[in-house]
Amino acid sequence: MEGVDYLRDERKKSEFDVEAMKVAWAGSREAFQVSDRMAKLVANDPVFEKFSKPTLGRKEMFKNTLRKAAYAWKLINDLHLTEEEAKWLRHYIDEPNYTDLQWEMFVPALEGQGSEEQKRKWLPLAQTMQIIGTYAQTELAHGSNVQGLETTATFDHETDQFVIHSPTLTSSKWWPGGMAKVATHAIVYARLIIDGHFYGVHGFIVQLRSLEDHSTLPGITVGDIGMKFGHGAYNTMDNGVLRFDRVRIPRNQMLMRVSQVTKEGKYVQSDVPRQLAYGTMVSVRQTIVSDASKALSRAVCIATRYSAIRRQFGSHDGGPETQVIDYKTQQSRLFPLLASAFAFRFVSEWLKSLQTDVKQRLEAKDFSTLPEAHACTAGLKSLTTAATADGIEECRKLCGGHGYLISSGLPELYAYYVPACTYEGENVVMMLQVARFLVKTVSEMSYKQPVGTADYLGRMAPLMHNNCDVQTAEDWLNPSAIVKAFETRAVRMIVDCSQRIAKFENQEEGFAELSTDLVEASLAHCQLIVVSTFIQRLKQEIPGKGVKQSLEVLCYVYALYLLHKHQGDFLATGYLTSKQASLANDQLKTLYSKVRPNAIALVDSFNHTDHYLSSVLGRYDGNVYPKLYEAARKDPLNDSDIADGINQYVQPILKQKLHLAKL
Ligand SMILES: CCCCCCCCCCCCCC(=O)SCCNC(=O)CCNC(=O)[C@H](O)C(C)(C)COP(=O)(O)OP(=O)(O)OC[C@H]1O[C@@H](n2cnc3c(N)ncnc32)[C@H](O)[C@@H]1OP(=O)(O)O
Ligand SMILES: Cc1cc2nc3c(=O)[nH]c(=O)nc-3n(C[C@H](O)[C@H](O)[C@H](O)COP(=O)(O)OP(=O)(O)OC[C@H]3O[C@@H](n4cnc5c(N)ncnc54)[C@H](O)[C@@H]3O)c2cc1C
Repeated sequence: MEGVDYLRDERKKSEFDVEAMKVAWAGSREAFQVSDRMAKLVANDPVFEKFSKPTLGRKEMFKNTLRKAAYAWKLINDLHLTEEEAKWLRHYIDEPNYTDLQWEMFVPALEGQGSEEQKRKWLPLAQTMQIIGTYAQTELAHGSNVQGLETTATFDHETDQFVIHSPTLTSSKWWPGGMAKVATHAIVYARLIIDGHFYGVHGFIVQLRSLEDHSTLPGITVGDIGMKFGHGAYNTMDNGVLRFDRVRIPRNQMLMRVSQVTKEGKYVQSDVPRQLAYGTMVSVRQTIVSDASKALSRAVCIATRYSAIRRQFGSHDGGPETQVIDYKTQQSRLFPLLASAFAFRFVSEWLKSLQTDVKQRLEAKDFSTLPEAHACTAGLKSLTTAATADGIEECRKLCGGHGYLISSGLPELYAYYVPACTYEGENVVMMLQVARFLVKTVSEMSYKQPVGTADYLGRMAPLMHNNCDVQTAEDWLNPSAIVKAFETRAVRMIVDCSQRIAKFENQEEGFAELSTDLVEASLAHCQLIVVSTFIQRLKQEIPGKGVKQSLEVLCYVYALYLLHKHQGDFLATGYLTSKQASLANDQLKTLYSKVRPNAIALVDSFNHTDHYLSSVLGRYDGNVYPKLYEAARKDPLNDSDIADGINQYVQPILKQKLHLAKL
């Protein structure tokens, strides 16, 4: 039997309707149809071929990506694609490039921080790509600490302009995507100075390149910051360095929704909170959470299919060896990642709806849910990207030696994905923001009832004193037992930190001293959100034979896997006995055997095309070994029998050896 037969047999074992699961994964039939159509459009168009990418040099790679982006833009216009379709199209092309910044950051920054007048002027230009923009916030010396940025924007009364300047080497903008070679404009974050007074960091629209010949404008020095981790991966993007030598822009190019500068040089703070200036980051963090489930599902799909094909040991009397997916250790490493992909998918849907709600409230000048939205996006961005990056690497190891080959698709995926742990808010820094929110919520509880994702803190009294009543492994198959365990663990960790901080005379000092514990408490809070969201999702109608049941199994796998992984927390906070923790682990193993027959069908439900996976190991048809062989044959080193350099550098050594032997 070959891999093709193995996967065919595996698919027959499925206990649920795969087509219905595809819809559950996508969120709705319409969402499924859009993403499916775009995935196929990309997969079937030779322009979007990507197998040659790892063998290209940087310049060729960059040019190739520009070509694809231009062709994608043509398709978007020729086929009149909707915004949603265009987003999926870009996603499936699967090569980071300047359009990510244009659509995910530049346009949202104009929308969220521009005044009505500015939006009328700039949005049509950006939406039709007559200008191409980037988000220039980070500098050589400051990324996380936005208030520490050094670029200055000084108001000049006489000319009614701002003078944008890079006063030091360390104030050079450093990292913005698309900035080195493509962007014509940037939203530049700089310290506003009026008459010698500092007014904090604000965004300014600055033109970098001529719209005629694309040359850099006077006073602007811009370039690429160099190759990044991995060979292909993020190197299709021209992350840039940018310096300003007293570049002048009109006053009306400061983004003026949150605060304005008048012609007279008066700084006016409008009635919206200053944190709205951070709004673009909040919206992109939500997109990043959604991206995490896509990246993890991709790695899990490859590792699961390959684990069903790969056989090692266990052969008796010449029979077939054991499929590695049948080893309990393989299952205990793989199935929690499969469950996590679903968990992240559902939490990202929930986060999107939270975001929509916040946007509507902001328009009605209701800012009450902004802190919670910030904490949720920051925390879930941190949790999901960290777990996804680790998960991709685990999937690579699950594929043994072949996982290390570029043709497995996993090294590229990891190198492309891992910066998500850093960009758009370094993960630990983001967890500390969650901690701030939680500690503040606890400190305000005497006069303000916690709501939303923090509402369980309002039930602190019972949660501080309850004990878990689980007595058998089956008792863990109960959503309320799970939620109670996660709530209790989170509450106790947060309260413990808050009480210890309160003992410090200086609260900031206490916060800094306890920051490691605070990060763990924040993680506990965020895990509670993901687990509860999964459980809530299962309360909705989910059509299709066996779909809901399979998702229930995955939900328990996700929750009990976390419980097992963090059992130190659950035991230390005194909610569980070691016996109850061990029962949870017993139940987890039983659940793995329920996932096993459905594993291939579950990864098929992601509906990933072979083009998107770009993995010989993860092929839908399972024809792994012949294709692995074929891919290896295509390596440029195999173009000739005697490679370049052999005659020059190896032959002389061989001959020299002969000479020595004669002596
Ligand atoms: C199709 C393909 C898709 C691709 C996917 C997309 C990828 C695209 C490519 C992406 C490429 C990557 C692109 C990039 O990487 S772009 C660069 C991204 N950079 C960052 O993310 C920087 C991270 N740093 C920060 O956000 C801030 O400096 C932090 C938050 C750390 C501190 O801040 P600050 O110095 O001000 O100090 P504070 O802590 O006293 O906070 C003061 C108060 O403000 C509240 N607060 C803070 N933040 C927010 C907020 N956001 N909304 C609402 N509220 C907020 C906070 O709770 C506190 O409230 P309170 O306690 O006083 O009540
Ligand atoms: C691929 C990629 C693309 C990017 N694209 C863009 C872009 O388009 N536009 C843009 O403006 N920026 C961009 N960035 C920059 C990115 O947003 C920053 O790198 C990120 O915000 C982290 O900031 P930093 O580099 O200053 O890290 P640092 O803050 O210097 O982090 C270094 C270490 O210090 C720790 N640390 C920092 N502060 C604290 C604290 N208060 N408490 C405890 N620990 C702390 C961190 O946890 C980390 O371990 C990009 C970065 C990458 C990697």
